[in-house]
Amino acid sequence: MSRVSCIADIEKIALDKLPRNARNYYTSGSQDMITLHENQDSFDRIQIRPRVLMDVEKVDMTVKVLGETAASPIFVAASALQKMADPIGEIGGIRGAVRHGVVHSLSSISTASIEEVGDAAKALVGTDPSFRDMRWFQLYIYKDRSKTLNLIQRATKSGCKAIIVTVDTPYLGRRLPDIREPFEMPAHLSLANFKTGEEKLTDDENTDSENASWLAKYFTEEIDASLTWDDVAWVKSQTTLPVLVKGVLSAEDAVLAVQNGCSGIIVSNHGGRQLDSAPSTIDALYPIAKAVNKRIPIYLDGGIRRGTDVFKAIALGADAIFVGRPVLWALAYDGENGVNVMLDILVEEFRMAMALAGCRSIKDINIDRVMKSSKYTPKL
Ligand SMILES: Cc1cc2nc3c(=O)[nH]c(=O)nc-3n(C[C@H](O)[C@H](O)[C@H](O)COP(=O)(O)O)c2cc1C
Ligand SMILES: CCCCC(=O)C(=O)O
Repeated sequence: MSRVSCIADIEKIALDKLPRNARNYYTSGSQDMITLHENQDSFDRIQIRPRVLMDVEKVDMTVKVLGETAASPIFVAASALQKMADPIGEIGGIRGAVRHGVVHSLSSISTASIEEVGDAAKALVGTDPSFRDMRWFQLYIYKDRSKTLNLIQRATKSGCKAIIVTVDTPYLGRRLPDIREPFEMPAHLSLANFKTGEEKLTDDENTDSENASWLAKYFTEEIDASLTWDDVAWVKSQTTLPVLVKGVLSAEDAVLAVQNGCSGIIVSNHGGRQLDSAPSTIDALYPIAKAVNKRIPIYLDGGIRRGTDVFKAIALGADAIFVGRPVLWALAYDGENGVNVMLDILVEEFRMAMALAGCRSIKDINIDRVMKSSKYTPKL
């Protein structure tokens, strides 16, 4: 095939290559996938208002993030079980992020361990002055707090710069492909952050009852559904690292995140995999940004597939964005090289969007640069 030109090209190749089991797990959203589709469709209903004659020969894409500088606002989201996409798994993602000087987040439920990902980053970071090791760790709070604490301590020890507490997953959303044909963890893979064997579940556990996917069962059995802001305070009390919450969709919760001392929020609906009919993240963003009023940084994920999407998110109040599935497609497309190609494309598209919209730096991208498309008809 000719060269890939956009994320959709990479996705198409990946979907053809991935085994059915992995494809179902990666692509699925919950229930009717209304939110999953809205995440992307909502971006199409926003237009960019360009300004001209702004001298855009040089465009500065750098952003400040928790006291450091990232080369662009295009970060790697935490997603589980990446070795199903390619044997390099999470190591491909961290190497791509280090090379691109951007934040990488690692899932609690990764197939390469915190330490392996840390070692990969440390081995690469000194080899070029533009490389950055900006690892954040995504924490699921387990019912067993000693297990949770172990993850926090290992992330801290290995040099992660922040802890992201995912707060939208008290239970795993109902993903219909996984109910119809329960997901099976390939036998050669394990949940690398846990060595007890208990997390290396086998196929037999898929078969015993309706809805018996091990993913959903794993969540119900292991992950604490009783969390409140007190548990976020507990995480904060156990680490000196900045703590962010991921999965905020309302201004009320965003203000609570500020009041509870969070160092940032990630506006996310978990890629449309949790509450179906939750708003798209780009629609949820602006009221949140107004309520937070720059007191803490706001990040966004969900449906970002093009540089213009990144631009729109920043215009509506995000400090930076994360991409989830594009990383998985990239790994399936061509492993570590795929991640580099994917990030190169997004960065170049974003640079082009900034230049053509007349923005020389990130601070030039503001609410005046976007408008609702005339095709937009609110559904309410
Ligand atoms: C296959 C898959 C696995 C995921 N695993 C996790 C996870 O372990 N922890 C988490 O906080 N979010 C997880 N997410 C959600 C992502 O962090 C992110 O919110 C979402 O993928 C962003 O949407 P996008 O895929 O449209 O970019 C996962 C998403 C996918 C698609
Ligand atoms: C048991 C793994 C769940 C990871 C997750 O967050 C997701 O699939 O969305």
